[in-house]
Amino acid sequence: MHTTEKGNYLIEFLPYIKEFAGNTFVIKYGGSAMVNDELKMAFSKDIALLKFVGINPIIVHGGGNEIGDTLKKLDITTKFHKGLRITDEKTMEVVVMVLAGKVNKEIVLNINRFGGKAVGLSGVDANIIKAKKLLLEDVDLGLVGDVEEVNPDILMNLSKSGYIPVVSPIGFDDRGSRYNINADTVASSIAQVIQAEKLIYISDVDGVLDNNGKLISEIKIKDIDKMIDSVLTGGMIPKVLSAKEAIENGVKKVHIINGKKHHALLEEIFTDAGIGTQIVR
Ligand SMILES: NC(=[NH2+])NCCC[C@H](N)C(=O)O
Repeated sequence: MHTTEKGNYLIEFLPYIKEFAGNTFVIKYGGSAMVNDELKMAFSKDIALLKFVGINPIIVHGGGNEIGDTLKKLDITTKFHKGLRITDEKTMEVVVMVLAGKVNKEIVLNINRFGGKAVGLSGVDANIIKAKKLLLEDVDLGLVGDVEEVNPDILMNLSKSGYIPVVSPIGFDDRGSRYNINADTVASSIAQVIQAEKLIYISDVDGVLDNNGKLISEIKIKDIDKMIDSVLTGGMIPKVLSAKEAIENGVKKVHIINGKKHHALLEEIFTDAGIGTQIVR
């Protein structure tokens, strides 16, 4: 008997399904992976598939350009400091509306169209993300926060019961303030607290690229410090540093993949070579 080409390809999935069934993957979804309907559908199908093969995805999403677009429509002008939006009370209201309302519900709806049972939550729900104000020396960013404590109970309960939690990166504090938090940071914090098998960043680039623009398929955390400023630049530095922190704190592997490529998530997870960069101990 001869194996068909497709059969040959599909059977490569088997060891990974076996290895990962029952594991939790925290997936940061945002940016370019959200720019058009086709990409949104591809992502939603991938997530539904993961759940059907026994993997428990927990999604943390960003806002894409939606927050900026809505602020513009409402004629609210905001200032930026090093890429971070200075967020007053009025701006924060819009952030909550857009993230926990529009963006979150759309992701949930899309996943459910393909047979998933996604449930949308913000970090305020069931006290998932206790936050503190992000303090910078030179500027007051207002309601921009950092994670203080993660309470993953509801996420674990939902996952166990067959649901797919979709979390907006909004935190709360004891004084009743809400904070806008970087979605990469929230994903990493959740992954650490639940000791996730994988933390997956869906980004705008193929992964970590070397100085010739070639993809680096694997990075060991001991090599990261010497790569900073030589190989790693710009927005990749905080991503890779948070990957390192996650692994030092018990997450097994971190992956950075390109959200613009349809089904990159499946290729990374279920093939030997993957398609992005994996960061390992
Ligand atoms: N970028 C890479 N080298 N990826 C390899 C992925 C291997 C395997 N599919 C995993 O998820 O663990």
